[in-house]
Amino acid sequence: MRVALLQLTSSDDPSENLKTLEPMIRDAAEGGARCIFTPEVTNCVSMNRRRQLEVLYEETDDPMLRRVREICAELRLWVNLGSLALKTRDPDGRFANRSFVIDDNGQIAARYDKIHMFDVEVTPEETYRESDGYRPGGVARTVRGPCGALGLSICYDLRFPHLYRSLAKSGAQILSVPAAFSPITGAAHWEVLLRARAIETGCFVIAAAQTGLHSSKMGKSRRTYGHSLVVAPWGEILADAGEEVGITYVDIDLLMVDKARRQVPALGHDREFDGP
Ligand SMILES: O=C(O)CNC(=O)[C@H](CS)NC(=O)CCC(=O)C(=O)O
Repeated sequence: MRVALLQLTSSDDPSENLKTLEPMIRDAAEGGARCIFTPEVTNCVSMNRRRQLEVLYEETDDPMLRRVREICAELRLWVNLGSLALKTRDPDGRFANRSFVIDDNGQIAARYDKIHMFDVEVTPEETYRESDGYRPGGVARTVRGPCGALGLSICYDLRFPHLYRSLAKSGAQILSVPAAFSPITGAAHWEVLLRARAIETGCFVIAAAQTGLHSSKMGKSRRTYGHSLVVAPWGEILADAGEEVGITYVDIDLLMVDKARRQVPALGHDREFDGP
């Protein structure tokens, strides 16, 4: 089963981002991908709430979601939109950071709202308060797709291993980790955390990432780490997209999941314990 990861440099202009996305999805389908993965906030990279209020939509009206659903039905393929930033009816006006799995009929097979919020001071100059702008979710989600059972997560979730263990125990064979990682934490932690999640769970890890310098019409521009990665269940890196925008193809063989789990069946060896 061939999958494709799209590595993007989304701006804070959703209509421009859709213009970039559509031909890339068509190219990836042309290249044989049956399932396509896009990064976190594919529709809009912005840390400016005023800008987001201007350009974002609720789920029911979002043009990127609507268009990608049409393309999925037309080309008979699945897309995991890593996430969309969306308006919600939340009383405090916060957005949702929501991942979608769209099936080959254009139907929404699953949605997942990012659970863990990136409220982190990476350096004094680079601080994030994601929970100011986004309402965290509280429900984990695994969904059956064409390339096996897919466990959903987003970016900073990567640092909470119990989420992935629970996805794997609920049947996930592939873990999706769409991201917009910061360059500093990315260089230090991205690869080792993704490989650890794969090894611990015996799952493939598919991590489509934002990359480079994101231009913005309002507010300050932002840099992300790139290096979209696919990791096999035994821990080998099958693909690394580097820092360029583009499409990365990987052929997934689910027998590798069974093989890794037979060799080291740790996923079935959890024990209850007291303390500490
Ligand atoms: O705000 C948006 O537009 C979309 N959300 C993000 O980009 C989020 C919150 S700022 N980024 C991360 O979670 C990076 C995590 C990270 O870099 C780490 O865990 O080290």
